[in-house]
Amino acid sequence: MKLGRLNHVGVATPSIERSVATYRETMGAEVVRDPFDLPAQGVRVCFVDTPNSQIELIEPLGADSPIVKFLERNPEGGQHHVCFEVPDIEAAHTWFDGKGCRILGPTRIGAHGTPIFFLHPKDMGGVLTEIMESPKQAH
Ligand SMILES: CC[C@H](C(=O)O)C(=O)SCCNC(=O)CCNC(=O)[C@H](O)C(C)(C)COP(=O)(O)OP(=O)(O)OC[C@H]1O[C@@H](n2cnc3c(N)ncnc32)[C@H](O)[C@@H]1OP(=O)(O)O
Ligand SMILES: [Co+2]
Repeated sequence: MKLGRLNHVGVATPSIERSVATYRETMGAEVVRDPFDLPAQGVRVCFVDTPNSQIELIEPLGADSPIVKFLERNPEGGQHHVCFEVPDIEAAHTWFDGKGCRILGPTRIGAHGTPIFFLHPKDMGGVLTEIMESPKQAH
């Protein structure tokens, strides 16, 4: 399995609007894309571009959002997960399964429109880890 680039760092926030203001005013982020809802994943998402990766701001969408408990523990929000790209999500799934890592839920389409899955933080040194298939290169 070939580990690819760090695609994004997921940051949970109680307010995407407030976090965007911080990235604009304190961090000097120029291009902050419009937020969008991912109902199937229970989050509202806003990407902040950096030169070599992204910050993925995520806000709970619905009472059963997977980040509700995280925000109960961290009311101001905080670093939630990291996401690495792989060339082939199925091969990666087989790889991590073979390594005995707990894979959380089914492989599904993530915020970049490609298949993703999550690895349990307890199997990843305390870091919730998202594995994402790299977007296909436009020809
Ligand atoms: C997919 C769209 C988008 C994208 O990029 O495409 C996203 O990234 S959306 C991101 C939101 N979705 C998810 O996070 C889905 C996967 N997450 C889960 O299934 C849960 O959040 C889970 C299982 C990681 C945690 O569940 P819960 O919040 O209910 O907490 P638990 O009490 O079950 O936690 C067990 C144990 O893990 C520790 N924990 C929880 N969250 C994290 C975290 N983000 N980072 C590190 N550790 C975490 C928690 O403290 C518990 O540890 P313990 O020592 O037992 O207290
Ligand atoms: Co993510």
